Amino acid sequence: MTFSPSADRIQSLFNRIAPMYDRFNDRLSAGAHRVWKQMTVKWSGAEPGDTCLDVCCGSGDLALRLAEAVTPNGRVVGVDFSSAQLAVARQRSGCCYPPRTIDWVEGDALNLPFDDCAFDAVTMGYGLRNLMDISQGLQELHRVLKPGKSVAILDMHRPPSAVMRSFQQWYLDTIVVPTAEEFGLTEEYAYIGPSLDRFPVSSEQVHLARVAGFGRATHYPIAGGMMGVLVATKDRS
Ligand SMILES: C/C(=C\Cc1cc(O)c2ccccc2c1O)CCC[C@H](C)CCC[C@H](C)CCCC(C)C
Ligand SMILES: C[S@@+](CC[C@H](N)C(=O)[O-])C[C@H]1O[C@@H](n2cnc3c(N)ncnc32)[C@H](O)[C@@H]1O
Repeated sequence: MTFSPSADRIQSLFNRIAPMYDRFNDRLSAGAHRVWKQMTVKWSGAEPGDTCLDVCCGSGDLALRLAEAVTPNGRVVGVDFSSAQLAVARQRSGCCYPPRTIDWVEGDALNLPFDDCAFDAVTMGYGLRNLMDISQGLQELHRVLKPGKSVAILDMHRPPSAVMRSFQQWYLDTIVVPTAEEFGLTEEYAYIGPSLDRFPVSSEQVHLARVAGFGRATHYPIAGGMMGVLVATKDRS
């Protein structure tokens, strides 16, 4: 059965997979997602003492890394519309030592509950592809950033190389979906392939970021182009 996305269906998909989400990411990426998230934090330009935002924070993996980068005296807010993912995030940050200052907020990436120019750096991990309106999402990221500051957006990407594209599709069909099937999550993980087909490629992402108002935007391919980080900077004036 084909999964036709709507905001409600995406929200319930991420609620359903919340208990397995972190274990699956570790297993299906052989731990590599941790390195990709660390690169995203670095490229966001977050520094000690900064006030930062992680949009579509899910179970909090990227927000926890961001919190490490702003220590000491920094502050991180994680926002997501899945209450089940946020419950995992709250539990994880409660167990952290030393403790991390993170506020977990239930909210919509397309209508962020924050003032204009509120954050020194913003990150997003595997969120943009799931938004119903990517341009609106980018405009919201631009709005909440302080002038001169950057957002770093990590997501999967269809590689330009035919060989890498075939490998990526083979991996999704042969490893990812059958693994999810064992846990009754076939439909949820089968959604990744079609969502990637619809997702703008690197040059289109850069164009959308410029149209959303960012003065500079670069897309950095990682994992042979199967992943990428879009780094976009808001002009100073
Ligand atoms: C952390 C990762 C993905 C998060 C993620 C994003 C989504 O949009 C989903 C949608 C629906 C269900 C789940 C997710 C979801 O977990 C990235 C790693 C996990 C991927 C499932 C694995 C993808 C692997 C690459 C195609 C190939 C990587 C090869 C590897 C280096 C061995
Ligand atoms: C693939 S998960 C990524 C979670 C986390 N950033 C990570 O890297 O592990 C995507 C997250 O985006 C959230 N999401 C999707 N659309 C959203 C929206 N419009 N507003 C807020 N959160 C959204 C989902 O609830 C989900 O937790």
